[in-house]
Amino acid sequence: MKHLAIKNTGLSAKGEWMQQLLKGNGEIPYLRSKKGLLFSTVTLEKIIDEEIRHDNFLLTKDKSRSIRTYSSGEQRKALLRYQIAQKPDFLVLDNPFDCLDLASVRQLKNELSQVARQTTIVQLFKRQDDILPFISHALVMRQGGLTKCIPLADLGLNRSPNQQSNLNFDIPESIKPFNVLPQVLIKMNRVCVSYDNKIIVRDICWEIKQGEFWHLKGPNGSGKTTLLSMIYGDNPKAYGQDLFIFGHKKGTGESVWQLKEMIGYFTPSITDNFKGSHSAKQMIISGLTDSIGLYQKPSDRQNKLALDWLKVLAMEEEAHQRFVDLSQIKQRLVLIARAMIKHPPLLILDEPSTGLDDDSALLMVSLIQQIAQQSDTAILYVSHRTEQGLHPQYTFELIKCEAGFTGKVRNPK
Ligand SMILES: Nc1ncnc2c1ncn2[C@@H]1O[C@H](COP(=O)(O)OP(=O)(O)OP(=O)(O)O)[C@@H](O)[C@H]1O
Repeated sequence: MKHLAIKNTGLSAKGEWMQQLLKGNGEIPYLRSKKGLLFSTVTLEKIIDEEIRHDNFLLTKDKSRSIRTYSSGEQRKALLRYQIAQKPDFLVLDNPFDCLDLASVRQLKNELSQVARQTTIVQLFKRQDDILPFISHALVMRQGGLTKCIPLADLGLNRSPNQQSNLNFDIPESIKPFNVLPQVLIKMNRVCVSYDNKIIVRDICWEIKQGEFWHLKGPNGSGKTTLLSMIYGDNPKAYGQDLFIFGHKKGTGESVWQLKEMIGYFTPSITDNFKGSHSAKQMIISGLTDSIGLYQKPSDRQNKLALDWLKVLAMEEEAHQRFVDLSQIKQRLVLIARAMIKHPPLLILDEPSTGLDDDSALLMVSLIQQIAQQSDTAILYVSHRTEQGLHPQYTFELIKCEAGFTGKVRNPK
């Protein structure tokens, strides 16, 4: 059986090419008249929508709990198990390892090796390391959607990604510095969270000080998003705990919105919130007002600041291009610049490199490293992947304990 890889440089999971392939009318000759299933975020979103609209719980055994309350890794594992049980003729996997912890990636690779004995696998990949070991051939997309099938070895992989990033300028200073803040920005003391009497995290003791660069990691479902939502969001579980944000006990003093003004935040899914016709430059300026777009004429100073950021991103020429028309990596760089333009005391980057290819991830890593080196902003970076070239000072790792997960501070190697 021939299993295929396709380097995914913009092939839309919702697009016509994919829809025809799944129906058995596609361009791959031996998959014609066969029925396929697509494992992707798009499918997950459809299933979640179906659950909301029709109470149809496809992925969860327990009807009292929505798939929406599962962690992102748990959702993806549930979807794959469900699809494998359908026994499709072929399975298209769109970046299957995004959001999965390392142990789950290993386990999934083993499971997929078993599945591949009876089912053809078509893997859309962005990262070379993700290619499944049993994949023998690659499909090369040509203009007009025509495809050519070649042995994987001829795809020109194993070339290390472009080591040279073209970020050559220092990041600009902020216009207006923040008021004096305590040295310890975030303080958690024996923080515990449970849902339905099930302990998720316990005895979390953690301090993030000004200017520090942290990597938060832990297996799927270990509570990373939960901890972030206690800092940045309005998770009611945060109240009444020994949790201080910028010197205030959470739930007293500053409102969630006031706190958000002091925190820069980026996660890839927020890109979908920005659908207007704003330019790249306007998007960056909107970080000064925390608005989704820009609704007031910017001052000369604000314009200059945004242009300086675009220079850092090597995107001066795209200043007036519509944000929505930019490439995926350029949209992400712009949104990180937008989150950073005020030099907030804390910048949260939640799985920022999900779905990027190797070269794009390297570019993003260069920007994050530059922010870490050239600003006093503390960075909280959450990811399962260890990115080449990224050097957080500390790691806060969630590890399994007898009930739930607890945290351990690990200093760099
Ligand atoms: N509202 C809820 N009700 C019940 N359980 C919940 C709820 N919200 C989260 N959980 C559970 O809490 C645990 C921690 O979830 P969280 O999203 O914080 O994990 P995570 O470390 O971010 O995972 P991932 O790496 O997969 O994104 C998971 O087991 C999740 O299923």
